[in-house]
Amino acid sequence: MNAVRLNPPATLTKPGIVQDHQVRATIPLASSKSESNRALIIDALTGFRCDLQNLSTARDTQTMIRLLKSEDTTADVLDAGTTMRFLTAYFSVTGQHKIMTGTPRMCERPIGILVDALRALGADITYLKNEGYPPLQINGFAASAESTNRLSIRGDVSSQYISALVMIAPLLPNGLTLELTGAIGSRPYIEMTLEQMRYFGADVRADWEAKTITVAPRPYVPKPYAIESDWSGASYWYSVAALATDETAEINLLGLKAKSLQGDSAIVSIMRLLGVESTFTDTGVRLTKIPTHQTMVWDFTDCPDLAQTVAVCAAVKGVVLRMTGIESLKIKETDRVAALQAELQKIGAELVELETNHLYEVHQLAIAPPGPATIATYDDHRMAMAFAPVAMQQEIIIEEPGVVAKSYPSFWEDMARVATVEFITE
Ligand SMILES: O=C(O)C1=C[C@@H](OP(=O)(O)O)[C@@H](O)[C@H](O)C1
Ligand SMILES: C=C(OP(=O)(O)O)C(=O)O
Repeated sequence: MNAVRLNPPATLTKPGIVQDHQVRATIPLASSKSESNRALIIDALTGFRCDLQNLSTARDTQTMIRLLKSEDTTADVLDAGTTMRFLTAYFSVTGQHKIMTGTPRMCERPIGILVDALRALGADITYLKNEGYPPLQINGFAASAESTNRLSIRGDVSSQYISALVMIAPLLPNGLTLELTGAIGSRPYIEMTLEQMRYFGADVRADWEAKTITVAPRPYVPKPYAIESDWSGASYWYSVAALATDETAEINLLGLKAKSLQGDSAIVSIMRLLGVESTFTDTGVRLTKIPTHQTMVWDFTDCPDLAQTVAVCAAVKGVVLRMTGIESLKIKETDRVAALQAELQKIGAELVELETNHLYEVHQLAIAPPGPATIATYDDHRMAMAFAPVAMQQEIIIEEPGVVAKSYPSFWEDMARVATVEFITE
C-alpha cells in the first residue's frame, strides 16, 4: 500500500521559546481541466488551429490531448468523465470509428442519455457490454432526413452530456436546440461551455427560464486562448487556511480571477462562512483568516466538486453543515456520499441523510476516535485532497496519494509548503 503521512507544520523553536506554527505560502495551482478539455475539443473542431496556452497538466487533460491525436481504434479515457463524454460526441460528429472505454468505475458511470441524443442526431453507437454504460463502439455519423435538430434532454444527471452536445452543435447541418427537462445540475459548467464556445465565434443562446439552449450551424473561429487556474483545486487551499491554527496565516493562490468561468469560484462565498477572507490581487487571490460561523447551509447543485472539501473542513472546525444538491456525487469517481460517510467517521464526524437523497448534515461526534486517522481514497482525487488539510491540526495518513494526478498532479509538492509530507511505500 502507498500512503502519505501529513503532519502540522513544524513548530518553530528558538532556545527557550516555542512559537506558533506559521502558515505563509504562495501556491502556483494547476490550471482548470474543465476549461482545458473544452478548449481542446473546440480546437480539434477547428482542425487544431487555436493556440491554447496554459493547458492543464491534469491526467484528464493529458488523456484528452493523447486521444485526440491517436489513430488507435480504442480510446481509453481512464477515469476522466469529461474526456469520455466530450470525446464520444466529438468522435461521433467527426464520423470516426472508435471504441470508447475506461476504468472499471468509468464503465459504471452512465452515458445512455448522451448516447440516445447522439443517435437521434445521426450517430451509430452500440454498447459493448451493458446498455447505457461504457464500453461502447462509435461507428460513424450520418445525419439523415429523420435526424432532428431539436432534442429534449434531462438536466439532472450530468451536465457533461449537455456540454458535449452543444460543443459539437455548430457542426450539425441545422444546428441544435436542446430542451432541458427536470432540475439542472452543475449549470455553471454548461455556462462555461457556452462562454468558451462564444469566445471561439459560436452563435449560442441560452434561455434559462424556458430551459432551452440554441446553437446555430456556424463554424468555430480559431483563436489563441489561455486557460485559467483551477478554482476546484483552489478549494483545498481555502480549507488549509480555514484549518490553520496560525491566526495570521496567509496563502496566495496564483492565477485566479474574481470573474471566472468556473462555478467553483463559489468557494469564496462558502469559505467566508468557514473563516476565510479572499482579497483579489494582481497575481491572484490572498487568503486570510476571519471569524467562523457555527452553523451553515449550502446547496451544492451548482458546485458538486466542492462538497467534499467543505464537508471535511466543517467537520474539523466543529461547524454544523447542512448540505443539499449532492445527489450527483453518487455517480462520480466513486460514490462520494458513501465515501465521505465512511471516512468522516475516522476523524470524529459523521454525514447523515436527514431527508432521503436531498438533505444531509455533517457534524462532529461526541467522542473522537483516538490516534491519527488513515483515510481511504476510493480512486478519487477529491477524497485525498479534501482530507489533506486536516493536517493543519493533526497527523493524518492518506492512502494511494497518486490519485491526485487526475486533476492536480503537483498537489503534494504544494502541500509540502504548509505541512510536513512523508511518503510511505509498503
Ligand atoms: O463539465 C465539467 O467539466 C464538469 C462537470 C461536473 O460534472 P457533472 O455535470 O456530471 O456534475 C463536475 O463534477 C466535473 O468535475 C467537471
Ligand atoms: C467529477 C469529476 O470529474 P469527471 O466527472 O470529469 O470525471 C471531478 O473532477 O471531480
